[in-house]
Amino acid sequence: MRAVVMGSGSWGTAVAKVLADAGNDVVMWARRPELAEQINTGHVNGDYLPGIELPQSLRAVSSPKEALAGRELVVCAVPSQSLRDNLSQWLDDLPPDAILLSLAKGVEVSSGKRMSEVIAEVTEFPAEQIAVLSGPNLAREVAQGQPAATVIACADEDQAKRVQAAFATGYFRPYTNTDVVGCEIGGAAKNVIALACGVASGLGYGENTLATIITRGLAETIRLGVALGADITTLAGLAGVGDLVATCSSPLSRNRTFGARLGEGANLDQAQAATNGQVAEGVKSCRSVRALAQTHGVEMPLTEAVYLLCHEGMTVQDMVTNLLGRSTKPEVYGPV
Ligand SMILES: NC(=O)C1=CN([C@@H]2O[C@H](COP(=O)(O)OP(=O)(O)OC[C@H]3O[C@@H](n4cnc5c(N)ncnc54)[C@H](O)[C@@H]3O)[C@@H](O)[C@H]2O)C=CC1
Ligand SMILES: O=C(CO)COP(=O)(O)O
Repeated sequence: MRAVVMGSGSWGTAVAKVLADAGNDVVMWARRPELAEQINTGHVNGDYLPGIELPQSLRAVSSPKEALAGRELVVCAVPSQSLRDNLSQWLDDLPPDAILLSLAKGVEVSSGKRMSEVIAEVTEFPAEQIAVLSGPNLAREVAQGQPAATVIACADEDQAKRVQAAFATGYFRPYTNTDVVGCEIGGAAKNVIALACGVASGLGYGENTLATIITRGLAETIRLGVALGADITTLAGLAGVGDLVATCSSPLSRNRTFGARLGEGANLDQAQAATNGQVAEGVKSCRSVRALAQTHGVEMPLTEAVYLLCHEGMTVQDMVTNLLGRSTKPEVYGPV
């Protein structure tokens, strides 16, 4: 396919490499001309993926109009809170028949909308032209060519298969799914849970604590997903359990790293600095995921705790005490 990756951060760059390795004609859009120049001449993105050699065929431009011209697949690789603004700026230049593929894992704070909903609202593209990619995909590992799998979700299965074919390489294995809601909720919620795992790790807690947070994090993610119409099997898959385990376990995760710094005693600004200017989506999405849960009457205690920690000044010690002090209950309750 003729593809463009709109955004040259760590995941956008890794995805552009996968698409180029898979034999597609790929161009990247970088906000800063000097980064586009570095990618074109040095075949490296030193700011986000230092030490990774990019394919010679991969070229970057800093004009959105030039980037989008004639592209069949438009990959949106910007943070979830800026996607609406970015899309508005690209709107006049989006090829009308293109598939728009979202990489962002978050829920918009201002509207409570998932990324596919934001794309539909801004572009007025039909559901069969809107897809999402989500799975256990730490950018650096994928860029190194380590084996990994992902999910391409689109309401139209044939369109999902087109995107799947474009992404399939010897090291990156895409699966299709028509459950867009499940994939998006899995991706957004796991960033919040990974932040909580980071806090536990920063406090010096071991594997029992982490396994408990991951498992109870999955339980609350399933409750929210099902309330929003997701298929529970999606959340048992790569975009649910898979991504949750990878992000909660890896020191490469920006969300986990952010939480770990808080657990070690850093304040919010110091924790932000530890992510090297890259986005830790859970910090903002804990607010919108919590709001979605409240709207749908879903209990999400870990998400609530992360929200209180990041936005209401709760201490990590009080966070732990409050979570463990909740009333006891059966393991399985609610709608599932
Ligand atoms: N890095 C990873 O391992 C993975 C990230 N993701 C998701 O992909 C999305 C993008 O993540 P990354 O590429 O890792 O982020 P990043 O922070 O590394 O890069 C973000 C990119 O968006 C660009 N951008 C354009 N407009 C922007 C604006 N108004 N504000 C901020 N940045 C703007 C930045 O210049 C930068 O190139 C996020 O939603 C993230 O959760 C998903 C899977 C893996
Ligand atoms: O989404 C990711 C892995 O699948 C990346 O997680 P972080 O944004 O926490 O680095």
